[in-house]
Amino acid sequence: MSQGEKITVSNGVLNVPNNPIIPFIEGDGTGPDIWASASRVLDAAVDKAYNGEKKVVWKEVLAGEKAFNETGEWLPQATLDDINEYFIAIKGPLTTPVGGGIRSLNVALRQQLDLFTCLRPVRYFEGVPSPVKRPEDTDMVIFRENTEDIYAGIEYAEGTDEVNKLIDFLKNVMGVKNIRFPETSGIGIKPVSKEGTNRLVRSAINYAITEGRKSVTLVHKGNIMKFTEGAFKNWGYELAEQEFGDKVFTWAQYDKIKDEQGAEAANKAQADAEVAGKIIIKDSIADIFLQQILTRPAEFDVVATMNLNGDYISDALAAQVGGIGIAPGANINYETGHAIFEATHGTAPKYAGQDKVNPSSVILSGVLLLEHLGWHEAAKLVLTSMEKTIASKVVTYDFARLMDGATEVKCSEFGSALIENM
Ligand SMILES: NC(=O)C1=CN([C@@H]2O[C@H](COP(=O)(O)OP(=O)(O)OC[C@H]3O[C@@H](n4cnc5c(N)ncnc54)[C@H](OP(=O)(O)O)[C@@H]3O)[C@@H](O)[C@H]2O)C=CC1
Ligand SMILES: O=C(O)CCC(=O)C(=O)O
Ligand SMILES: [Mg+2]
Repeated sequence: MSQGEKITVSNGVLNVPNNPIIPFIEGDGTGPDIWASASRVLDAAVDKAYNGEKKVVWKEVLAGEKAFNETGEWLPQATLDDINEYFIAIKGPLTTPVGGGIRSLNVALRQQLDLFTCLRPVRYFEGVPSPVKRPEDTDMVIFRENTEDIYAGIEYAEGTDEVNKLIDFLKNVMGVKNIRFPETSGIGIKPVSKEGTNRLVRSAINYAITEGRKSVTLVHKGNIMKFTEGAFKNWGYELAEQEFGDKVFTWAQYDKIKDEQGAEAANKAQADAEVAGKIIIKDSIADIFLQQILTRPAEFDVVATMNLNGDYISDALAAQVGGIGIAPGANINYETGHAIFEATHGTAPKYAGQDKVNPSSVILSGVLLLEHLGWHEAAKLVLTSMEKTIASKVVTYDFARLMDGATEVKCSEFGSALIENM
């Protein structure tokens, strides 16, 4: 048992042994505290759910500061090879310096393993303190494109030969006239492709159908960035209609009916589609979207968007249901079966080594992992215990500071409370 066996994939389906080897990256900053607490909780849930018949065999792989200190490399090839080989991994947060230094290892992992979806479900747990009046109305699942966009890291620093060449090309070959202050500009490039959009939107619609969701909203700033974000919207609608046919009803179809037959006919077509259980594919421009998820969250369900928008939207939505301490996620390639589960938050460096922060985001990322393995009984045990523990007001500092009568516990103690309440 302690040796473990490999997860395999055949015809896109995971074959999970009772003792799967799953690589983990501990993470920087608060990562070690969180992982220690989270792994204990996940192990206890699996043990209890299956009476010891199933067990995850965790295999540490290195990335970030620990990797650099031990190997001289920030992201060793062996780590990528292991995750490739074992298919499923989980990680703590990794530090990325601002304005210089190494590029994001988190982004590198997503790009190098081609984990094209960043899946971030956002739901409310009863009793969690929230800044909004009806936090239970927020129940969305973000599908964030994970490999493209301005986030891909193609950018050139002010004053370098590269940026000078690029500015010269833009001005003198492409006829660009509107670079203000060209001598002192840094330049970033924003690639958004049809293939990248299609595989992300396809995954989002498949998810909506499988999970019985009502709508998929394509979020973009396509009025301003027409050929990247605007194209994302157009490709998304095209794919929905071409690949999903009568399982969906799109706002592009609504507009066509409206133009040809008037608004009443278009409204009726959408209402009929809703009654028939079709997934409504709609879109929203990113700025108004950020207002409406706060004022009318119940109108949104699955959200498909590009990399940077998805990053901002994830943290904004997390705030509505209690903050970044309870915001799980997964980076998934739905075609190859590879996935790395990780929290939405970062390393929270000011709390490093204090055994203080909320481990719930990584624990709930672990719940997503258990569900992904098909180990639903263990996943349910963790969820039920978390609901019970929060309802009893035993919480970490982030919730305690916003709750009356809470018992503030450490990161490790919260893990112990979850295990006791299973
Ligand atoms: N996927 C990844 O690995 C990610 C890595 N990062 C990296 O992390 C580093 C720090 O980023 P930063 O922007 O400060 O964002 P962080 O998410 O690390 O922290 C910001 C604040 O969020 C709160 N917070 C974060 N995690 C928790 C938790 N587990 N429990 C409770 N509260 C929490 C704390 O708020 P408060 O101060 O109010 O208590 C904290 O000060 C950067 O290098 C960044 O690049 C960032 C995001 C994702
Ligand atoms: O890679 C990083 O350091 C930040 C990434 C991030 O904020 C995210 O993916 O949500
Ligand atoms: Mg982020």
